[in-house]
Amino acid sequence: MKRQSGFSIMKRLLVELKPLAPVMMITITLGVLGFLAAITITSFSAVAIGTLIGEITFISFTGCLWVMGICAVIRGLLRYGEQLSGHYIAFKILAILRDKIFMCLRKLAPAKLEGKDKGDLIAMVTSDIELLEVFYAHTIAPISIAIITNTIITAFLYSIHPYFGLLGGGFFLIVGLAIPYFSSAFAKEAGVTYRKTFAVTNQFILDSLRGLKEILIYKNGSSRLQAVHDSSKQLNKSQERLKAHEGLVRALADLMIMLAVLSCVVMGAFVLQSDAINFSEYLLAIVIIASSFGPVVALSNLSNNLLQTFACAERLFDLLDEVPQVEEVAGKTSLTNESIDYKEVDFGYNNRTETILEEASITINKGDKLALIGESGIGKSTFVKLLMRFWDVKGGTLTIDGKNIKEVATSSLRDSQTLVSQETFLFNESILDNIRLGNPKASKEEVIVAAKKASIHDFIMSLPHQYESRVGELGSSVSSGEKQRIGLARAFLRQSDVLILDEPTSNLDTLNESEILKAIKENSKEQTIVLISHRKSTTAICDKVYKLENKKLIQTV
Ligand SMILES: Nc1ncnc2c1ncn2[C@@H]1O[C@H](COP(=O)(O)OP(=O)(O)OP(=O)(O)O)[C@@H](O)[C@H]1O
Repeated sequence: MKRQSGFSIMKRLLVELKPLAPVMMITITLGVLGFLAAITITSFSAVAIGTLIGEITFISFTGCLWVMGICAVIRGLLRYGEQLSGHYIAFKILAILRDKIFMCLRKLAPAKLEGKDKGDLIAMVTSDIELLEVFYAHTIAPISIAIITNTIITAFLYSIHPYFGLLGGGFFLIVGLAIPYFSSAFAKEAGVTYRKTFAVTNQFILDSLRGLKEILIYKNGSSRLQAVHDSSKQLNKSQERLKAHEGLVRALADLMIMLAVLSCVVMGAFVLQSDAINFSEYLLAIVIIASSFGPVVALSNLSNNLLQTFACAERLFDLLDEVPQVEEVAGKTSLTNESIDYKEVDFGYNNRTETILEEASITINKGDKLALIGESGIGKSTFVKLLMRFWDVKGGTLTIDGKNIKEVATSSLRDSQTLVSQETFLFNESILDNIRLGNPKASKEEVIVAAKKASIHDFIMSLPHQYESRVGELGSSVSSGEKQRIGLARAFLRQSDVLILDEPTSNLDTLNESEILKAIKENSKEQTIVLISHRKSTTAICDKVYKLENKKLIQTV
């Protein structure tokens, strides 16, 4: 994927900020006033000395103490207000972005998500988004605050003597602009590498946890552990580069501040000797220079975090820019599923040269019970993925009730189909909610009827909390057969026109299989069934059997 420039990433991040611009203005105003209050405190210590030596008369020594005290209280309040509004903006935007990412994942699913690392996606929706907080709470406001505050201070120094203004302005630019600019160009790659390594490590650990059983059985533990060590080492290495860079930036910024103060002392001494300023003004200029780097130091410190933030934002924007494999069709289409027609359909996956279907035709009428058999990997699941429009046909047409599937509203298509696959996924929620996934509006009574039809009611009643038992509490104690029956109860609850069964009993023994097939046969009399299976025993509930061979569908029964 084409790399986005730092500028275009920043521009897109700023666009997200638009709805919260007024709150941002408040944050910046509070920040500027807060820094000015802080600088006023130290400056008035110089003014106080000026009053003692008689050079300053517009205020008394006690007056100076009052000003300093009041500014100290105001500074605290302003800082609190700035942090509060800054973080309000940041977390509000993170919520908006999270929403966008989930919407995007929903659009990309399932075709575009098939090839993506799940660990990478988890890293994106959790830590990557979280890091954007750095940009919204600790970048935009500090940049604006530094520009405004340090311009005011430069102007004030200039009013004491132009040399102080030039000196202050020059060093502010070095610390706030030159150091972050050159250092970020230097370490940009390190930020991107760190985020990528972080995602890879995440994926690897997730994979290792998922495959724990296989690792143990095949005695793969020590080599896997070594691989985890290597992966963590890699991560540490890329973090070390970032930290080394951070240390260098801090050291450089500190060095520049010290040089600025030293230069002010030396240059000021010459100006003082020329009688262009008095001692109090000399002292005031030194105190102001020494105490006014706060806003610009914040800028040089953020360059490091910002690198990671931009790397995360780039990954997120890449995902948001991804075009779904199939465009969703909005609105509603009335479907009765009287007939489903594959007419000379061609299909192959984009990343494969081999095609799966070539001029394949078949008509499925309402109420048909159709079985699809064929060798493993021949394309049976692909055939039903086209019917569910996870992918679009490449040639020929696929129509439902005479309407091209590409023009059928996606939500109407989903409403009219139900899928029970090889392995039912159970969410870590109650059994009741897991079945209710088939029809979120169903009452508990309806769920129970569906569970009885799927012969899983008695099992559920034997659980400690019956329908309220959480899947997590049951651990791995739910067998494959029980899971499949819960999946079937979901499907019965849905009562859609078309029931797609992709090897629903392939993981089960013959007893479990016959029970499930019996339940399907008895409860799907009106429905169209498309059943994929390897086993002859499974296809027995169907009245038509098609074989997928040579990229075409051939009727065998
Ligand atoms: N998203 C994808 N991208 C690229 N190739 C894919 C994708 N999904 C499946 N394939 C490939 O397409 C071919 C057909 O796969 P499919 O799952 O449809 O076969 P199948 O007949 O259902 O297999 P099985 O009986 O083993 O489940 C296989 O070679 C598979 O590797």
